[in-house]
Amino acid sequence: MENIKLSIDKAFGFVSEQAVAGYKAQVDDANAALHNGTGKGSDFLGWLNLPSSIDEAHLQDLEATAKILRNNCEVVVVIGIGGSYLGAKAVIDALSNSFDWLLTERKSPVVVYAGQNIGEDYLYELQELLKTKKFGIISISKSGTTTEPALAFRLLKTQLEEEQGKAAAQKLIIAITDKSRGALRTAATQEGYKTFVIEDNVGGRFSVLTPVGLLPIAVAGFDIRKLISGAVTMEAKCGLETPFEQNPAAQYAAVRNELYKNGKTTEILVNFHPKLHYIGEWWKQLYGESEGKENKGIFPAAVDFTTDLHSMGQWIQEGERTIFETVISVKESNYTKVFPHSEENLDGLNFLAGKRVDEVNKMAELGTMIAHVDGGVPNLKIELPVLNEYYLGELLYFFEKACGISGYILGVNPFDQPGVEAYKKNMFALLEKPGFEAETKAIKARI
Ligand SMILES: O=P(O)(O)OC[C@H]1O[C@](O)(CO)[C@@H](O)[C@@H]1O
Repeated sequence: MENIKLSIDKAFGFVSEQAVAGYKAQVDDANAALHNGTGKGSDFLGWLNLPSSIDEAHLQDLEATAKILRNNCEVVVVIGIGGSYLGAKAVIDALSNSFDWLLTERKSPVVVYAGQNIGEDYLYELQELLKTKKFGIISISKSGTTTEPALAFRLLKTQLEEEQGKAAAQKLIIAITDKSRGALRTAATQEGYKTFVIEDNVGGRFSVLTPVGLLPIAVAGFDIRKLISGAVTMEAKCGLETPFEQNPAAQYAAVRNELYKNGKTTEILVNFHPKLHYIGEWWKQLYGESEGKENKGIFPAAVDFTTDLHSMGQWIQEGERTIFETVISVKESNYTKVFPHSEENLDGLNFLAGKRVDEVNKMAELGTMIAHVDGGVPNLKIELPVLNEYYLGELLYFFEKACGISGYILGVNPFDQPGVEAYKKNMFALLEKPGFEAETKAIKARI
């Protein structure tokens, strides 16, 4: 069976193969530190052997819970922010019909999201829409105290209870949170919601293969067993037993650190498949929160090609030469669409007649890679044989493992995110949250 494949040869005009190979000892140490729990943040390594440790009872519980929501809801609102929604959205978007919400003959509820912003219009419009739908809620927050999802949950819980009555609403709300701490846990215990636990040792951005990602993905009708099976394969392929040269996570971590050392301070994750947009968003959080600290770290950006070649393409081709690209390429489309011949040939496109649309896309991909490398942008490539649950599982785990190794090579703790607190403190001070009196006074004096 094929696996996802990493190619790094198009970086070698910019950094030497020898220099990348020179990371072997460092990478092996980093990988060993992860597996032995001897590195920074070692109390957050629950994701490391997670795929292979998921048991049948847990899967059945997830599937049975998903079935209840699938049978009773037209819409399921996933409430969460950052790692508490991005993984689910990334996988669901990657696997769904591009026009999912317009499909009339539905087998699965429409999954929508809330708590990932504080948009008043967004929440108003969502609640108006939900007045006409049978809906359920999956409320996800590891801390159980994050403002954005807590705010959305209060609004939607109230709406569901008012529309359905408290007893019916209780059966349509699932909480995924800490086993004992936080306001969401308190509410779940008090109201009697079905809950799933996010273990202490799994950080939000590494939680896609916990119920945080798995339950919404199962609700959307996708096969979480195949997703996990792909992740299990990658867990083995990126494990300690695989030598540096054959370990894709080790190779990716090494080459991106060497590029960074040589002034490539921004990595752009590129896709040529519109369904992968949110894989880019998930990846940005994974690498941004893990590596961006102590005044260092590659800045993670993402683009959708060919769309963004007509907006960001100019900058990438000729702007500051501090970037490199990592292209996610999908080898085989799931469907076939052949470009037709036209007698009039008014658009001059008969040279494409008989070709598949994907062939045009692949030539755009190849042409872009050559142009960008010529323009001074190193290119890495990750190829998925096809877009399905299994290869997405491989991809997610590959990125997680590489992130842990890469963060250790950089010398940071890849598993904390102290910098995220600064805005929260100011927001609470400005909103005059009880307990923030001194901060309120101080910040008000500055504005
Ligand atoms: O699941 P929680 O605790 O609501 O946190 C959501 C997100 O917020 C952060 O803690 C940052 O504020 C992320 O690390 C996390 O994914």
